[in-house]
Amino acid sequence: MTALLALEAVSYQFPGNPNPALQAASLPIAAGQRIVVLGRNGAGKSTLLLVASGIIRPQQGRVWLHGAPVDYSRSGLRRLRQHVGLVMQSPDDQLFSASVWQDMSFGPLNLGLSAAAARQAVLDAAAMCDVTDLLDRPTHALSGGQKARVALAGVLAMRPQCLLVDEATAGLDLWARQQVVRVFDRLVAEGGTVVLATHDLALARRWADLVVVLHEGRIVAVAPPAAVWAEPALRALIAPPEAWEGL
Ligand SMILES: Nc1ncnc2c1ncn2[C@@H]1O[C@H](COP(=O)(O)OP(=O)(O)OP(=O)(O)O)[C@@H](O)[C@H]1O
Repeated sequence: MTALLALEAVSYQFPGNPNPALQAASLPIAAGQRIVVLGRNGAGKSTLLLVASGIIRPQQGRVWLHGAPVDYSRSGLRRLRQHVGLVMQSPDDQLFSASVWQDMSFGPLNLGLSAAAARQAVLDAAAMCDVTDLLDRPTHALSGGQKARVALAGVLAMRPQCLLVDEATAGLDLWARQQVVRVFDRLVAEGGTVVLATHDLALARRWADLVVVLHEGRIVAVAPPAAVWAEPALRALIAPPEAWEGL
C-alpha cells in the first residue's frame, strides 16, 4: 500500500551547526494512524516534522507524498500543504495576523478556497477546537493555551489528511488537552493521520498506534508503545527511569 507520506533516508544539518539534526531517517506514514515521536531535547523531533511538512528541504534523501517525490517548486509545496499541516512548537511562530479570524482564514484562502468555503472551514475548525468565542479577538491578546488551540484550529481549517503536531499539548489545561486529543481522534476516525512529537509518555502509551524513537537525529525504533516500553535500551534513550514509573 502506498504511504500517505514517507521520509526516505532523509538527512538535514542546520547551517552553522556541526551536528546533523536528522541522519538517514526513513519513515512511512500510512493513513489512519496515531503516531507519537519521542526522544530527548535535541533528538530531532521538530526537524523531522519540519522536513515532513516541506518547511525545510533535506540535504539528502526524499519526501514522498502519495507515492510521488515532493518537488520543492511552488506548485509542489502547495500540493504538499493541501495534504499535510504542521502545528508548530511555538504558536507565536505560527500566528502572524492581527485577528484570530484573519489568521485562521489565511491557510484556506492560500490553498485557493473561495471566500465562502474558507469561511465555513474556519467556522468548522473553530468549533472543533472550541475557539469560536475567540474568533474576533486580536491574536496578541490571547493566553498561551488559547494561542495553542487557535494555532491548531488554523491548521485544521486547511483540512489536512496528515496533521503533524509539535508539542501541542504542552501548556494546555487538562480540559483543553482532552479536547485536543478528541480532535486528533476524530481526524484519525475520518481516515487521517496524526503525528505528534511530545514528551508526554502517558499520552504516548495510551494513545499511539506507533511510537517513533529518535536519538541524535536517527530513528532508532518504530514500534507499538508496548514494544518500546518493554525495551530498556530504548527507554533509556527517551527518559530517566523515574519517568516510566506507573506507565
Ligand atoms: N535553527 C537551528 N539552527 C541550528 N541548529 C538547530 C536549529 N534548530 C535545531 N537545531 C539543532 O538540531 C538538532 C535537533 O533539534 P530539534 O529541534 O529537531 O530537536 P527536538 O527533538 O525537537 O528537541 P526538543 O525536545 O528540545 O524540542 C539539535 O541539535 C538542535 O540544536
